[in-house]
Amino acid sequence: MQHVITDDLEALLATLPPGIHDAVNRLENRSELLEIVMDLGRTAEGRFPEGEVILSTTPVTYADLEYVVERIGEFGDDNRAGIERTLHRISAMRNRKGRIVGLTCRIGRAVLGSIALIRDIVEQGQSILILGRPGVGKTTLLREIARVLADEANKRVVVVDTSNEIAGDGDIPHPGIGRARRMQVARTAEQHAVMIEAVENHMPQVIVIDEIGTELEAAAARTIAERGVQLVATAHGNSLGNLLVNPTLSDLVGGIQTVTLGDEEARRRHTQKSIQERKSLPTFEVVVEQQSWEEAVVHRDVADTVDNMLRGQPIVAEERTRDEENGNVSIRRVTTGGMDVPGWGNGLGGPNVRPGQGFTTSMFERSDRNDRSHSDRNNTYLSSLRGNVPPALDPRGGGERVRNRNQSTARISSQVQALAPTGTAPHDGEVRATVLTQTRSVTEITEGIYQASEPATEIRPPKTLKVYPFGVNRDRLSESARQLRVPVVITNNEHEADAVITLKNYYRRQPERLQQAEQERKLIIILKNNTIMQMQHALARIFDIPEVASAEEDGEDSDTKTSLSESEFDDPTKQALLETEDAIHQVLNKGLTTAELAPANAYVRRLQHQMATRYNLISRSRGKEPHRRVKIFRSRD
Ligand SMILES: Nc1ncnc2c1ncn2[C@@H]1O[C@H](COP(=O)(O)OP(=O)(O)OP(=O)(O)O)[C@@H](O)[C@H]1O
Repeated sequence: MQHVITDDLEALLATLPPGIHDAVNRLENRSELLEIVMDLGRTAEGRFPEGEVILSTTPVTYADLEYVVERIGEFGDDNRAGIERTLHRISAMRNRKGRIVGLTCRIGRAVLGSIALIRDIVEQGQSILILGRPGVGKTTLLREIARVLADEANKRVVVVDTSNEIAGDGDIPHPGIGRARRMQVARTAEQHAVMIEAVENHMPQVIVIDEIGTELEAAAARTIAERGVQLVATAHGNSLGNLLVNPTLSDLVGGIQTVTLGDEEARRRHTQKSIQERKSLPTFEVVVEQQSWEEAVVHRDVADTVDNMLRGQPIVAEERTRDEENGNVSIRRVTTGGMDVPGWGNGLGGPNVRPGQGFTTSMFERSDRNDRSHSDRNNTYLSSLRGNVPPALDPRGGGERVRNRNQSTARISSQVQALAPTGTAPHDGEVRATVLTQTRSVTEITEGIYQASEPATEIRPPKTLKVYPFGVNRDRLSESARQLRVPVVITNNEHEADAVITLKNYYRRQPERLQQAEQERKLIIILKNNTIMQMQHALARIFDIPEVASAEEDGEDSDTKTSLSESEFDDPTKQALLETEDAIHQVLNKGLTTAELAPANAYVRRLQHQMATRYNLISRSRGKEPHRRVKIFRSRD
């Protein structure tokens, strides 16, 4: 779709002194005008993307400034005012006594179609942070995102509109945001409170917000994202690298913490003893660095990118360009070498960026990697939503994994046999897709995925799968989804969830909440245990992702790969690695300082060391064969 632009330019021109108004009218390319600047004692100026033009022959006077002020709305505490039912923004500069001495009149536009560059990402339901220099078009993009999500994706969208810039001045929002609702903010300092209010009172599925700029706002953003609401926002900063070292906003992308390594470990890694690592899961899964109206650099997996930045490892991003002529969007993967994060000195020797230089797209070079891109993968997923049920869950083929609850009265145990590939009985640890029968015996419940619906025979997850964890570790679930890059949102609200994920042990007891979920016909995912591996198995099935392939595509070298395929490992190995994963979790999240694993053979020990390294933990082998075993330590011990 080509862009359709609404700019109500006349409404703004009508507020200007006649001389300046006429000068603008004489401009041929006024549809590209961005701002009109009026400073006391200087000639008025029109700003275009390419440069400025003079709009008056005589200097601007107090009377000229007052002429404008009388015709526009009131200035807020952010010194911005608007014109009712338009998107224009007039910002004032004042002298020390508060009198206005300069005005910047920005021409607001609703640009239908400007979303094209990132439409696929927006529709996937992940939280997106848009960065870019002032005036690059972030608000315009945000407005169009609000409209598309509300009108075309039929989502409940609430715009928290602090300066009335997204939806315009006046109490009736500009049609540029479509059916999205708008909450105004009385004082800029209250933005964070209105963000929370929006979630608590208006049940949004999406919150759109311009300019997250304070710690309180960053904290509110985290709260919103944790509640499973998609957040689309802008923030100050040009790039992910800049944001990461901004102490106020760094948490939006996971934050940085300093960890002290032991002497031996520091020597082994050839690093200083103090290293920086990511503090938490990013609030925003995706960062879009807007370069211009037609170009953006997209970081599809912020957590991964930040990890790589902090380790001084290469970063892969998508450079997206929209062809102005035909509207086609081209995507190419770009990569850069490691970097020192400015001001933090991560000690990992990232060579490419001088302190203070930041992370810019000019550092990107074309990547020669020809691995399957995320968009390819997403396309697979999207195409499955358009009609092709993922083979793993397609009742018509691939082992008939899901059945109509009514059609089957067989007990679970016999169904499971039927679902296994010919001649092989499923073994423990395998995630099976199955359905409950009305006559099921709860003692025979096995791990699996089923749709508690009738008479539906297909599992078709929505574009984003909202999952309510019941007895399942949220952090691990979120990490599992992140590693697989599947659009999973973890929600605290079981009623708005599409799926409930739980453990076999919980499921057996049939608590009320699970019964409720069944009545609400949700997708039920039953895991044998609380491990990332189990979660990934289940998610991979739902989203039709080949598990081993996904680790390879993510650029893991095969040495550090920990995703398992059934055929690759025999049972004892798998059990040993499950145990390792659990031990790592205990050390990382449960305050254990060391964990000693069961004795294992050299091959398994090697895999265990690799897993520990992957989580930045230290591991050592202890004892003599056949009792030789791996011990895992927290880095600082
Ligand atoms: N795709 C587009 N086509 C035409 N004009 C556009 C487009 N995107 C933005 N503009 C114009 O560019 C100017 C700046 O846009 P916008 O206000 O969205 O920038 P911004 O990045 O939000 O700026 P700031 O950070 O200062 O708030 C406006 O005049 C807007 O109308």
